[in-house]
Amino acid sequence: MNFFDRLADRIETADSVVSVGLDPDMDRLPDVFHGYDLPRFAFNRRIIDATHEHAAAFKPNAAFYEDPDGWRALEETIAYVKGKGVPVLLDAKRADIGNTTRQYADLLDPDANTGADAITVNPYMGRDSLQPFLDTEGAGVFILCRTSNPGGADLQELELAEGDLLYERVAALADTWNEHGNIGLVVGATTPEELEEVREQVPDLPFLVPGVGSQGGDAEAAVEYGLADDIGVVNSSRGIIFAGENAARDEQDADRFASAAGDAAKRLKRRLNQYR
Ligand SMILES: O=C(O)c1cc(=O)[nH]c(=O)n1[C@@H]1O[C@H](COP(=O)(O)O)[C@@H](O)[C@H]1O
Repeated sequence: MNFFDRLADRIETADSVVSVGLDPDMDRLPDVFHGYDLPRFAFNRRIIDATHEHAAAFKPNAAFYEDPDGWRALEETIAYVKGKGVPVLLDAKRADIGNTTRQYADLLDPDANTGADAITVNPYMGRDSLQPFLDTEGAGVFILCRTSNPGGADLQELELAEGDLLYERVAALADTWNEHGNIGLVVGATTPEELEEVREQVPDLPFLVPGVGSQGGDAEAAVEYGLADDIGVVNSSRGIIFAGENAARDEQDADRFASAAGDAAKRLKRRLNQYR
């Protein structure tokens, strides 16, 4: 089954377009988790248990796992999320020459431990650098288009000789590359005007919209423009998983931390659903 059909099913079942970002910064994990063999997995497991009923997807960002223990934690996390029947979107922002990307595409191999349902990729090296991902027909491929960070404009808003902006060209190309119907775009909620514009340009592509919560992005615009036929996800990472940090650090315990994350995911779900 196509990734976006699976995502649509999950959105309907959970009545949610929330993507819960699993970015388990070791410096911010409550002390109790540091006693485990795999602290990041122990933490994620509690967060997943507390939030999955409100999640359309989980999005682990590979940057938080790129060491030997981290990679094991990522594998365990992906397997655990899959066990809950929720799609996993691996935020890896990969792409390279074809021969190398073929290795990266193993991240989407359903038989591998890291077999994610979808991945984020960087279009900068062009179509062939993405082809192995795109050829994994059952997997979703979210192409960075207009990112949420302050420097997103440095390159993405450069005007091309033909008059369009670089991120607009990325959106147009992505639309033409979408032979298997498995492409989505990453467009941040921090630039709602660009979000609206990309939506007008490519009405049928689902978006992954990061930047609500900690980055202060526009939740209403994220839903209004991020979804194509009610398919797409709006991600919050720190705003959900570290919601329990408001308690004094020595008062933190795993239960309270997890339940604060569950409440934050539920609140975001309700808020986003107001605009669907
Ligand atoms: O590809 C992404 O998910 C992404 C793209 C983008 O433009 N901005 C962005 O914040 N992200 C990721 O989305 C997550 C946002 O985290 P929070 O700011 O904590 O909600 C991080 O994992 C970022 O790496």
